Amino acid sequence: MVDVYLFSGFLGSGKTSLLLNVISQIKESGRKPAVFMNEFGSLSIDSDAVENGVPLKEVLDGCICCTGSEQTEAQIQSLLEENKDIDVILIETTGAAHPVEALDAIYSPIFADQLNIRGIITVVDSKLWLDRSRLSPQIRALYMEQIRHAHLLLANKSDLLTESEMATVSMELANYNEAAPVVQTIGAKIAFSYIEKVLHSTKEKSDTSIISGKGLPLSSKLITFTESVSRDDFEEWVKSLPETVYRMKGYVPLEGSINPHLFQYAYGMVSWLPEYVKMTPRLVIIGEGIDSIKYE
Ligand SMILES: Nc1nc2c(ncn2[C@@H]2O[C@H](COP(=O)(O)OP(=O)(O)OP(=O)(O)O)[C@@H](O)[C@H]2O)c(=O)[nH]1
Repeated sequence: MVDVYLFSGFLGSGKTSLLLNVISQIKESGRKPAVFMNEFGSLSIDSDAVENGVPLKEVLDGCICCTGSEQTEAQIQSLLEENKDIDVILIETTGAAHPVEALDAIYSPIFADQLNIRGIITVVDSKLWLDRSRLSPQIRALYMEQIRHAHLLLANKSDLLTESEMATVSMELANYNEAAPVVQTIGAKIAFSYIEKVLHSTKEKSDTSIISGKGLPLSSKLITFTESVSRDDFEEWVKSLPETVYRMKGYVPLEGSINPHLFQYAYGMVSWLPEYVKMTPRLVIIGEGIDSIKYE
């Protein structure tokens, strides 16, 4: 299994700095990192910053959350195929990505056996946190969502604030996202071994859950089907799920069909598509507090 870390955070918060620091630490430990990044616009600037020899895939013209998961799936698939020896994938999301949508793009049932998604590290511009009331409501909502869904928070740019301001930032962040440890950083410098240790608890505990949801803001759950299901029963079950289920996708074996259908669910909307290939019948669910969900 390849470990996957997602770097989230607002535009200019320090994600690229974190990426570069972490790449060199992973290499020093004798492992091979690969990078998956995206940018708004069709010119990639940050990718130039990644050293030669580190496999890199990019999604241009949009972000991994909105270019459609097919493109992302294809990119990750080729990254894995072309680089059989990679140990860790680091994903830098665009500063404008919502963390649920960014996670969604990599939680494909296709990779359920290959990728071990360790969690989201959000880099916070500490000065911007204090000034957040100046952001427009939509932008502020996104900034706050990136913080709320993190498994680890870096209170970055601590050099720009006084000690007492930093103490306020750390305390407020810890109150806002009680599950994530908060680390004050300059230049997003942090030991990768610490990240590994903190996100260790998000590692799968059983073969049915990719991230264990216990005490964590966002989690995922993998459901495997052993027999065909009736479409009506399945849709009834979908309706019965809690509101904290944000996203589902996978291949559902329907009674009377040869191949499992591609099933998608987002924000209350359901879609079905027939598949011409026999995909493994399983479903990925992303949400909060979803650990006990079963299909029955
Ligand atoms: N003063 C200060 N500047 C920082 C710190 N960390 C990063 N920066 C600067 O902030 C700017 C943005 O840093 P990046 O690492 O590129 O941030 P990013 O989140 O990748 O930015 P985007 O790709 O635009 O979303 C750069 O000019 C960095 O040098 C810090 O701790 N203190």
